[in-house]
Order: sequence, then structure tokens, then C-alpha cells
Amino acid sequence: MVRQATLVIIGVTVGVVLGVFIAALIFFGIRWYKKHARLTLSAKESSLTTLPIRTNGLGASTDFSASLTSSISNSMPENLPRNSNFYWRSHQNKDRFSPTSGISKYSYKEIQKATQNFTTILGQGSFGTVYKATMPTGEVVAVKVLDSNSKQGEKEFQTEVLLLGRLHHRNLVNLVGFCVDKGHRILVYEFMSNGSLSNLLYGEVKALSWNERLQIVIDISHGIEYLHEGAVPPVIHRDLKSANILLDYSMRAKVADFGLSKEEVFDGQNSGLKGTYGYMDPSYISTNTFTMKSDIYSFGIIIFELITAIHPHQNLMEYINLAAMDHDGVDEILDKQLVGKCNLEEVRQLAKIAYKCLHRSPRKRPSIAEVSQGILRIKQRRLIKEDTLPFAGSNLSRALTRVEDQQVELNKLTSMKHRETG
Ligand SMILES: Nc1ncnc2c1ncn2[C@@H]1O[C@H](COP(=O)(O)OP(=O)(O)OP(=O)(O)O)[C@@H](O)[C@H]1O
Repeated sequence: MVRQATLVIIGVTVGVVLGVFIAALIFFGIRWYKKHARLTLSAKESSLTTLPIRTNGLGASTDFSASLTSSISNSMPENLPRNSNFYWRSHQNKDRFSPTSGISKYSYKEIQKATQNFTTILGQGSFGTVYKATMPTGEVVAVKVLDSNSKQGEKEFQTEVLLLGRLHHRNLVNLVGFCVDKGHRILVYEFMSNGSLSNLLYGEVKALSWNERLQIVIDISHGIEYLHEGAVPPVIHRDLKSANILLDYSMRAKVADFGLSKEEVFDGQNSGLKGTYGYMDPSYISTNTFTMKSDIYSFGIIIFELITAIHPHQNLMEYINLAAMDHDGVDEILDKQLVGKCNLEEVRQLAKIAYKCLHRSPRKRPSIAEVSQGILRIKQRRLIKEDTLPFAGSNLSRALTRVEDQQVELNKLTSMKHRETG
């Protein structure tokens, strides 16, 4: 009897202990699950508020991205939402940018060595001097050393590194690294061995062929298309001009300087307008509102530069307006280097697109996707024509194209060599 009672007590005790144990397990299990669910949710939320600049994000124009686009224009990172990862990271340690997209951080010493103590000057811009540098890996790059007294440059430096280190496209001059070291601010870009489009058009280098110019226009349009319609949130360049179009060893064009649009003195006074005189959308000047269509306007000017080799500071707009009065008016302002060496019908078609880009009303200007399609159609029409030529004629035309292509390749090699030794 006593044994039975003891067994019952033991059984009840074990049952209670087991019950408590199971209840505790359930309790902690539920707590863990809730906590885990909360963490996953907050991770999802924070990834939404992190700048999601990436490729192929078409149509992602949310309120957030729109407000962020305006913060990009108004300089980063102060205008970022406080709960964004960027805000947190950049305020956690102001001197240590997080390499958010795998871009490298260099020390001043490394840059000093790579530029042979800053002796390899490539050019001078309004933000500082640009040097050619060879990194320890053998990679050749261009480094832009920001003037230390430039306050504007400091802000835009942050924009460039935090925001644009995440933009990668074959028609953008990619930022590959940066240096923040003892007050020095340096940006490291991929090296563009054929320099700027403005140097090629107005310098003493060889003339650009019509095919090269058409390809350059196509490349630029793809670069802008990525900024306007591929990047999330969209990016407005604000300073498109031939000096900001750089060419690589194979003469492929890339858009540069998308974080460094500068404040220009306009009408002799500092108006607060950003951009470069001659490329600036007139409606931006009158309304102070910059939109993607203002970039389209600047692109229209660049297209006319390619057709005419006339710089916007040399009354290009007057020539364009004169040419607009006649159907074939553009023939009269064609770069003399192209006379007799290009298909005039293609020139007129391209000019027609450029005129649309310069429409006085921004709303009536085409989107960059429409511009790209229009330009590609010019090339396609040519290919179709070549294919429908009589057999012999087609062969002849292909042979001529091949000779022309070989000539282009030879010129590229010569100019590469020239730049590399120079
Ligand atoms: N990635 C690069 N590769 C090769 N050369 C470059 C590169 N970036 C700039 N350069 C050279 O350095 C020069 C100065 O460039 P930078 O971008 O500083 O000024 P800019 O665009 O000419 O003028 P601004 O600063 O007034 O807009 C360019 O004209 C070009 O020749």
C-alpha cells in the first residue's frame, strides 16, 4: 500500500515536472518565434529603406525613391530618412564610409605611390586634379583628388561614394574606390584611355568618324537610360556635357561625374543653379525645377555637338535654330570633317531626335527610352538597307564597312599608344 502511494507520488511529481518542462519549452518556443519573426520583419523593412540602387529596377518610382531622388539633388546624407542604414552608418563613424558595393578603400600612401607622388596628371576639373594611377594589382585607374578647400566638393564627395558606388553599368564611368585619409578626399575611377568627348571633338586629336559618333550617341543614351529608368531610385545627372562623356580604349562612351554637378556662376551672379552654361535647360533656369527632361535637353545639345563639332559656348544654339528653318538645314552645319564621309539621311534623322530633346516644353521632350529607340532605329535601318542591296553591292558595302572598321581600330590603337606614352 505504502509502495503504491510512493509510486503514485513519484508518478505525479514526474508528470508535473514534465508538464512544467513542456510548458516552459512551449513558452520559450513561442517567445523565440515571435522575436525571430520581429527580426525578419525589421530586416525586411530596413532593406526597404536602404538605398536600393541596382540594375533592372524598372518602374520602381515609389514615394520613397522620389523623395530620395530629391535628397540626392539636395546633397547627401543629411536628408536621408533616419531609419535608413545609410543614415545610421554614416553617422556612426563619420570618417569611415562603409564600402557598400564592394568598392575599395585606399590609404593616402597607396594613392601617392600609385600616382608616382602625384606626377601623372591627366587633367584638371573644377573639383580638383585627375591623375593616372597604377594600383599594386596592376590595374590602371584615374584618381580625382578633391581640392581640400572645396566645401561643395566635400558634400558631393559623400554623394559620389555613398550613392554612386552602387551604380554599375557599362556606359557609366564606374567608381572603383575611394580614399578618406587625414583630410584627403580622393575618388578612384576606371581609366578611360581615350579621354573626354570634348577633347576628341575640339582638341587636336584625329577626327571622329560618323560611325563612331553614332555609336557614342547610342552609348550615352544607354548610360542615361540606366540612370533614369534602371537605377532605383532614379538618378538625374544634372551636368551632362561633352566634357563629362569619357571614352575607353575601344572608343566606347561612358557617362561620368554623376555626383559632382557643380554650382555655376550664371549671368555673372551665383544663382544657385547647378549645371553648365550652354547645356542648361532654359525651363530649369526660369522655374528652378530640374527634372529628367532637363537631362534630355543637355543630351540634345551633346548630339548637336557630335553632328556639328561646334561647342555650346560658340553659339551652337544659334546655328541649331537657323538649321531648323529648313528641312535639310542640318546639312549646312555639319562638321566639315564629316562632309562627304557620312550618310546625310542618318544625320538628318539623328538631328530630328535632337530637336525633340530641345523642345521648349519639357513635357514634350521624349523620354530617354524613346530617344534610345529612335537612335537604334537609325542603325537598324542601315543594316536592313545593307541586307536588301543587290548581292554584289551588299558585298561591296560590307567590304567598305570592314575597311572602315579596320581604320577605326588602327586609329584607336594609335591614340591609345599616344595617350599611354603621353
Ligand atoms: N576616368 C578617367 N579616365 C581618364 N581620364 C579622366 C578620367 N576622369 C577624368 N579624366 C580626365 O581629367 C579631366 C578632368 O576631369 P574632371 O571630371 O575633373 O573635370 P571636367 O569634367 O573636365 O570639368 P568639370 O569638373 O568642370 O565638370 C578630363 O577632361 C579628362 O581628360
